[in-house]
Amino acid sequence: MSLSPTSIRVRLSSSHHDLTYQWTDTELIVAHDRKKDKASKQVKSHRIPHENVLRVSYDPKGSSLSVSYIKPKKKKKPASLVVLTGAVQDGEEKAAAENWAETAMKCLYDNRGIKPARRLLVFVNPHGGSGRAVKIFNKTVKPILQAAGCSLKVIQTERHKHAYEVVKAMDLEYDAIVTVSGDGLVHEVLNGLAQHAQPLKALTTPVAPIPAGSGNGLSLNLLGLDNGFDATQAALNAVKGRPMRIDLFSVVQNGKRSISFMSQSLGLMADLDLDTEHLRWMGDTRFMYGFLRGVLAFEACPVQLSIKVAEKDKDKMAEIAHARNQEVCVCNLEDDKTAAAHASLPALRYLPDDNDGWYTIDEPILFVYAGQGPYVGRDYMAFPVSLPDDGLIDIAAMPLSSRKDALANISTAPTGECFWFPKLHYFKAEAYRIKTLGKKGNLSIDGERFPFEEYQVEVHPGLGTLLSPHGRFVAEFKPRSASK
Ligand SMILES: Nc1ncnc2c1ncn2[C@@H]1O[C@H](COP(=O)(O)OP(=O)(O)OP(=O)(O)O)[C@@H](O)[C@H]1O
Repeated sequence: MSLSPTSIRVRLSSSHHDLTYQWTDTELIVAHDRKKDKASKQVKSHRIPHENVLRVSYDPKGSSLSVSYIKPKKKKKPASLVVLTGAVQDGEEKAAAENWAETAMKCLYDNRGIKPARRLLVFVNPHGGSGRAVKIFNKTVKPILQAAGCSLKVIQTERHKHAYEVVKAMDLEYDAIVTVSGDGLVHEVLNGLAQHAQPLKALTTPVAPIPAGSGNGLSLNLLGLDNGFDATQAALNAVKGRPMRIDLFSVVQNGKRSISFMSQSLGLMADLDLDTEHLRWMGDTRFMYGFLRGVLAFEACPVQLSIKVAEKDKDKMAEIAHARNQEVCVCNLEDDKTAAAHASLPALRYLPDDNDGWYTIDEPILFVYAGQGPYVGRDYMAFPVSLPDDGLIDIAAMPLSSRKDALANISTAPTGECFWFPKLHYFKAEAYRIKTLGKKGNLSIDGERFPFEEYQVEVHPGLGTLLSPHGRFVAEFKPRSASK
């Protein structure tokens, strides 16, 4: 699709200086024409990738052209919202401006399979992380969603499970659900969707997290380490991210089934999260504090882990993940919605006494960490070979060998190299089961506290939907063959 004319000149309403927009196949070039004095003429230009342009609109009444975009971050300057409104001066350009704006919007949205001006249901948890969610939403996120023309239904959560209750009973009319909090609120929303009267259809509603919690694991996995804690980039994802199906996990405990999207942890890795809740003010530093405390205590986690193993060769897993990460997984949501209209949740395939083909670890364990998405926190790439839709759950189990091993393992956690630690058991599995061997312990599911009692997990391929700018999890991790 060509944009004709490719450049439009406007006089900005805010500063009365002129500006020229130029459209290329990949960028919008914004050239500010500032005349400092009659003799000198300075032209300053910004190159904005199409992915960052939120909206282009023309109002024929005032001949006014509005353009909004996220100015990419530069050195120490963070990414920021820019909204420019100006009057088209030239008569010929006036006639072409409306067409220009329409065609630009088609390039930005329709041609990429993205719906413009999404209808968004937004949950803001005032208690997420260090309590800054409301401020982050009002100052950073809301202006971006509004500049993109999105319609918003905003709910400030009043209690635990508030978002769950709303989602469970909602009309399936939203293009996405935005959570301004941490991973716990995403957990609630996905469980609400799973308990909806039309669960499969409900689970085609994509979720877009805005990082305002402590760990923000999901946001890190969708946006990468550089942008995972950046609310501006996360808001851009809510506007322009594309739907990506992800595996979800059924956790069955005491006959009750719940949904997990990210992780289940026991032993040291659960203690460092759940036993440091009172230190929320520390941000994600509380996890490192909790880890060191756990290493000092160095206690066995009283559980037995049994796994329906799909793969245990670490090199093979790394090769497959590396190859798959060159692809982009984007789905056609409309087809998925139609197919899912009246379907119920998938039936459970594994019974609690099913032992055929299961492998049991009997040695004392320091922690069990199971889940998907490379990052569980900024400093910990727990599942570097995880894929969004391989239909498998990654399981890491660290034996209770020595404090030195525990420290050596965690020292390489930020880059995911901990995966190669020879003593770390790592599996890809279709299901697993935990039997508790004592009464005292922590079980954390997606960062939420669950009873320390036996449970079983199985994977449902591609059951959930997220918005993603990249169509894959973002993490740098290479197989051994590529690292040499
Ligand atoms: N108004 C509220 N009052 C108390 N708790 C709430 C309220 N709204 C939501 N919650 C609960 O707050 C808990 C924490 O939320 P969340 O996990 O999103 O943030 P976090 O723990 O800081 O982040 P992360 O999981 O990334 O570390 C969730 O269990 C959620 O149900």
